[in-house]
Amino acid sequence: MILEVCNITKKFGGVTAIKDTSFNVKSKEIYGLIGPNGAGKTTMFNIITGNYSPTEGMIKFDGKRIDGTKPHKIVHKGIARTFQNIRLFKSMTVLDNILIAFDYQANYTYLETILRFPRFFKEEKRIKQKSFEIMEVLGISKYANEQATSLSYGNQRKVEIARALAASPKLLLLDEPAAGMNPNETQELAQLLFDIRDKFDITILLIEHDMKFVNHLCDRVMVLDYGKTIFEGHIEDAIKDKEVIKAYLGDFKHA
Ligand SMILES: Nc1ncnc2c1ncn2[C@@H]1O[C@H](COP(=O)(O)OP(=O)(O)OP(=O)(O)O)[C@@H](O)[C@H]1O
Repeated sequence: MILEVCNITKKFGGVTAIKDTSFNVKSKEIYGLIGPNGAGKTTMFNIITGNYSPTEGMIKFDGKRIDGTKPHKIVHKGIARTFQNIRLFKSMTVLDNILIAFDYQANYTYLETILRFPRFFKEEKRIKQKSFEIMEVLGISKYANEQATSLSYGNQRKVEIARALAASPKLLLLDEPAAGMNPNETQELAQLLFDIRDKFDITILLIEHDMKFVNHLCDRVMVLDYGKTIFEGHIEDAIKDKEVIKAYLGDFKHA
């Protein structure tokens, strides 16, 4: 297991956002976190990425405990994420948006940057090459020099994924990656996520409301409702589960 979420509870004052929730994600799996609005999905992401500490429970990544670790250290350990709302630098080009995502892991010191030592230029070249490799896989290299916000919504989401991939993660967390996309873009994104998983050898954990997308993409899912796990297992069993249908799916069969 690459990620082990063990008996997590998270309270905000009087609100219990997550109640004693556990699940495991296997290496190279595409795992879905689903459930109605306010179920606790984003809170779970924020705990895994170190933005929140759990009130109770523990998280293991690659066999080691990470709960309570600072977010930047968790990125270094190999977990990167995207957000529900697109968070790009609006006035920058697509390439620059990706280049700055590399900055923290660059292999040179501040002094070397100022003095422009050879290692600085070598590292800059490596980072630029890697950025183009990522853009190539995502099909956005042709937009490298365009302002990020001039791109279509679907392509802006790809730039966000590219920024997360710049951290060379082992585990990629995607918060509603298909939100706001049309059916063609959603279908294309699903194929892209399979490609990303295979080409970059990573595991994907995603939050998504588009059940057709989840059904196509995810091996297993966890369904949260009011912070409690109501289902964990294979997607084909989830969509037949009475409690899941009642709490969340409604008429998914018509989707
Ligand atoms: N920082 C916070 N302070 C107080 N309450 C919070 C905080 N973050 C989340 N909550 C509460 O925790 C519960 C779970 O919220 P969360 O955003 O995790 O749900 P979600 O499943 O991601 O919902 P959505 O699908 O709408 O994004 C909600 O009741 C929310 O109001």
